[in-house]
Amino acid sequence: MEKIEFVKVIINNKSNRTDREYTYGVSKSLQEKICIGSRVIIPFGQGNKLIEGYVVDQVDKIDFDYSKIKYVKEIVDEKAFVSKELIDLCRWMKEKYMCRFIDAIQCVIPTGASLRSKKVITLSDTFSEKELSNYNLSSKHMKIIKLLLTRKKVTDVFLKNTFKDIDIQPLLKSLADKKIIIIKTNLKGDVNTAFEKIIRLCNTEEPMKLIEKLSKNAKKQREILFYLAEHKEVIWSELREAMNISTSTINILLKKGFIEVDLVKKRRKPYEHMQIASTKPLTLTEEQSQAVKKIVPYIQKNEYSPFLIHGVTGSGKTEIYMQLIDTVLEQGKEAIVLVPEIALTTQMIERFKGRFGNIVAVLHSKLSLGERYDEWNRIDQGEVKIVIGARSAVFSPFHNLGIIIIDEEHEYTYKSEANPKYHTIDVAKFRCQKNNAVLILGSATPSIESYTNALEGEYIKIKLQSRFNNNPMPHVEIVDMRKELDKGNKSAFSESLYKGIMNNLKKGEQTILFLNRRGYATFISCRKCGYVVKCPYCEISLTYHASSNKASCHYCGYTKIPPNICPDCKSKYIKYFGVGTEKIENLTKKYFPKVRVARLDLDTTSKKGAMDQIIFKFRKGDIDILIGTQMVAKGLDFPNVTLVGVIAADVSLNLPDFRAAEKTFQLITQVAGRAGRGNGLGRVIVQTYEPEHFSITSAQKHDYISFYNQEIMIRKEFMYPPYSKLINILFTGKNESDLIKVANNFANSLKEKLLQYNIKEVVFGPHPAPLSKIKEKYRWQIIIKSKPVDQNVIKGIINYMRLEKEYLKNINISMDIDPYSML
Ligand SMILES: Nc1ncnc2c1ncn2[C@@H]1O[C@H](COP(=O)(O)OP(=O)(O)OP(=O)(O)O)[C@@H](O)[C@H]1O
Ligand SMILES: [Zn+2]
Ligand SMILES: [Zn+2]
Repeated sequence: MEKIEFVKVIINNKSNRTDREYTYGVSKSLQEKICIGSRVIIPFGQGNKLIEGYVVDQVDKIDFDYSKIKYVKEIVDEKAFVSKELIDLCRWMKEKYMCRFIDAIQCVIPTGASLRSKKVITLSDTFSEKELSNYNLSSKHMKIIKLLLTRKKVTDVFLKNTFKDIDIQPLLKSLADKKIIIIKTNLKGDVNTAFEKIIRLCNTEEPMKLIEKLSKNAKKQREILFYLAEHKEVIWSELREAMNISTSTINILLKKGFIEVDLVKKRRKPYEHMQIASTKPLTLTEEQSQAVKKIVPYIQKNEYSPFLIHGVTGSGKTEIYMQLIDTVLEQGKEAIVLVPEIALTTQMIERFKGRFGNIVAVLHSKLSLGERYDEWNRIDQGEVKIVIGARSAVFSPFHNLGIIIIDEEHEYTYKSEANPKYHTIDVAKFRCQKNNAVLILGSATPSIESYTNALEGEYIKIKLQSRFNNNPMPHVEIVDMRKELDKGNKSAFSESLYKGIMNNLKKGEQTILFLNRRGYATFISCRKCGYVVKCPYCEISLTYHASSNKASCHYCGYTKIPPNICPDCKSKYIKYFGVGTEKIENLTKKYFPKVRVARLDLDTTSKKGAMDQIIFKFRKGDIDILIGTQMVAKGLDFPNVTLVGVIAADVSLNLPDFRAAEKTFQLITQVAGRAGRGNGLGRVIVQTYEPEHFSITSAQKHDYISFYNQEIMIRKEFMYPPYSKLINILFTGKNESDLIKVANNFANSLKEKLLQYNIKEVVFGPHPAPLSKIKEKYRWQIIIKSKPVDQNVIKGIINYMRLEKEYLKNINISMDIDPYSML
């Protein structure tokens, strides 16, 4: 193997100024082992503080003085921590999304794996307790020493937490100066490999002979030996549980030399205890079979090929995915399957574990750090072949990727809202290209962009027009809520919906009620003077939650008890307006007493496992009516649901967003698609104040094409994506006048520079963002709306501008390339 003498390293540090590749030398002893993707410890800065870094490149020569070069101190892991493919991906993300290199690297490593420096403090060898009095120490010093005498080793973090109001740094320094303690800086991650104790009999003698040696009274010990003789090796915690024994009993056996204890690496496996029946591939319908036949040759050809499967709700896309993966596995390759919502992972995991068993791993943010770390390792080590997960699972560290499947590809959750603001489809495309893999985008309601790409030939389009059982699509009725008002019905339930639910209950069939707004009332205001209760930190009205009797901010979490009297005019006419899911739950219970009702939204699913429990009960038939936000709207497969009610279709229609119509069409079509999947016919009732809107009327007819044709004309007319490219530059800071100054300067010099390239009239703003203040920080934005061909030039200029000037501190500038939401 060639020897690597110099490497380029990205350091793990969140500053813009250190966002560059630093060159380090590699000493002889490390040259064989180091490679791109290695995690290293390096001395950095003037003090040569040791920090973590990632090798992103290797070089033969350096163009500066050899004597000035610093050397890599240590390689952290046995193998490369990140593959070269993923390092290349990070480099591409940095360019594409204008983020820091390290931000991209954080995406491809498991959360909590980054090493941070921690100080470990021990007593020095020369220190003797007897001489303590000679040192002339304060009582605070003594506290630390006493702690060290009992605990031997502590970290600075531990000390800080123990002595909350004492500044420990100077104390530690003086103790170290006096050579009483030793301070070592260690780099440590937040998660560690878990170990577990394994117990087995010593091999030396036959088990029965061992047992004979025990005295008659040692009943427990005898039982343990019998148990071990039978089970060979057992995990300590399981043994303890199975036999109800104490550590001391085990220790006695250890001392006698009858048993031995081993530490083995433990993998924390989420969903391990889920009971899943195993399944065989289903006989495909004609349409499904056509789809599989079309794609399989591309998997075998080993060539990047992207597909858009446009299949109506209930057409059986999942079965197609699974049969495609069969081929991928035959090729010795691996598969990533992405779902847009954690609520959907359980159903997907059930289906995939049922079919593929133990080779399925799971990655999403509701797992513990340790579970995620272990799943990541199982993927990296090739212990599994399939990953099911949310957005971030697109970064799964497979080494021989054969397919990435993005289910419900139109979902906004595939766009990251945190830095780097990547889109999962872009990342998946990049990885599939590099791996000669197949990319599958599946949806009943493809995004306008994806469908346009398919029409233009970038994706191969596959259509599924009927449900797997040839069930008709559900019948959709639109209810004009203005007419309900005329009739004198002020309730959130139209007459039609009320009767529909009644009828369904009588038949013993299930109902889903959908409203994309959680809470009880969406704003609280004074009827006399119009005062609205708002979050003091965000420019947003507070939502009332009846179960806790609190008004809360859905952006920063601030809560308070709502006022009885208007703080402005002192009137008593404080009223609650706007209906949320919690209110619908209350009303449902009121109108339909004794009916089993449950609610699925962020508020009812914050506890681990709560979501699965609700879904499980509903599937089992223990719930008659399920009320929920978009969590219930997509992908879930409940055969006994025959009625879906959309409480207010206008919620998404009225958003200040060019995608409002698209979102509305998707939501209605998707939630309607939950009805009539089993034997019964499905029925959908959509309540709205805008019954003529084309997003609602096309959803009524299940007519995607008609929706697409109308929407794409509007996009063209107003130059919105896919006819243009957008960049949203967001400025945030606590001082609004500084913020405006910086944003204005930025916009002006951007306009000026773009003129040199003859790019005009593409910079809009700065103006306050629709959410103009969050968590005490003001938000202003510049929107750049350009021809697609110009975007790279514009990005180049912005990048240059960012490096050229030191902008005011305390003002953060963040880039969103191809933003999904402009809020
Ligand atoms: N060939 C088949 N034979 C029998 N049952 C099938 C077949 N294909 C699919 N199904 C069943 O049809 C139901 C719906 O399938 P699936 O959930 O994959 O639909 P989908 O296309 O993903 O719909 P949506 O877009 O609404 O999520 C599932 O219960 C599945 O088991
Ligand atoms: Zn008032
Ligand atoms: Zn707030």
